Amino acid sequence: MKPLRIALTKGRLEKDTVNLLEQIGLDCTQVREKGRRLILPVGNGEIEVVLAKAADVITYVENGVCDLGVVGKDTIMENGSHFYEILDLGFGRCRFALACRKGTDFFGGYKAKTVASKYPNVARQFFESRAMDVRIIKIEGSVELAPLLGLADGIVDIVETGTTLKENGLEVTETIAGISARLIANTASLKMRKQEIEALAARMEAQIEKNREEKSV
Ligand SMILES: Nc1ncnc2c1ncn2[C@@H]1O[C@H](COP(=O)(O)OP(=O)(O)OP(=O)(O)O)[C@@H](O)[C@H]1O
Ligand SMILES: O=P(O)(O)OC[C@H]1O[C@H](OP(=O)(O)OP(=O)(O)O)[C@H](O)[C@@H]1O
Repeated sequence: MKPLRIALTKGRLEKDTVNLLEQIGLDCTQVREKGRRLILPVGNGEIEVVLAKAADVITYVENGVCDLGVVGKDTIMENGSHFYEILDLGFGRCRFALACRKGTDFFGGYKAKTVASKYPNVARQFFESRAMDVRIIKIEGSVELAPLLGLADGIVDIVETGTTLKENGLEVTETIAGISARLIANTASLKMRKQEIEALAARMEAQIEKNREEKSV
């Protein structure tokens, strides 16, 4: 039987994902000692981990070269979803927010507004839901710069602790949506390998619940 292939988002979500896999009893030694390798066996070789950039996790799962993926809800909201979202993993918690320079009134006045974001689709949908005609400019990172440099009236970005906003004289105007890491599945894999996938997801879900209970004690 081919191993079940899971694409993991490299970077911020990586550590919590590997911890969860280990907690459910899968040996992740090779992932921990990966060096520059990108495809690694976990457990007894029944699962294969693929390390990828967030948006690419979705591409690999949608195209069926990976059966499962671990990716932030932010990436799902920005890139659409031709796959099943099967579990909220509970880590990687942050939120999408509209933020502006401290003391400014984004919704006031009649002048058309400009917003910068690394997530233009999320930003567009937010303003469409408000029936507001807002110009969106795509920025690749450190989006907080855009209002400081006078390029935009506000930003739509991820806020976790709020430190980046605070240290740059910005503040949250409105929270748009909560974000956490999700387990996603390719639609065909979920039919063909239903038992394996559901068994793995159930083990993860039980562990997440256990972790939550231990945290609240
Ligand atoms: N403070 C945060 N900033 C950004 N993402 C966060 C934060 N906290 C949790 N996350 C989650 O972690 C995921 C991965 O973020 P990470 O910064 O590692 O990759 P990225 O957004 O692709 O950035 P880069 O292009 O710098 O690699 C995000 O998609 C999001 O779901
Ligand atoms: O609320 P905080 O805890 O300060 O975290 C939020 C910051 O972290 C992310 O940036 P990241 O470090 O991923 O860099 P980037 O801006 O280049 O994407 C995000 O885009 C914010 O800038």
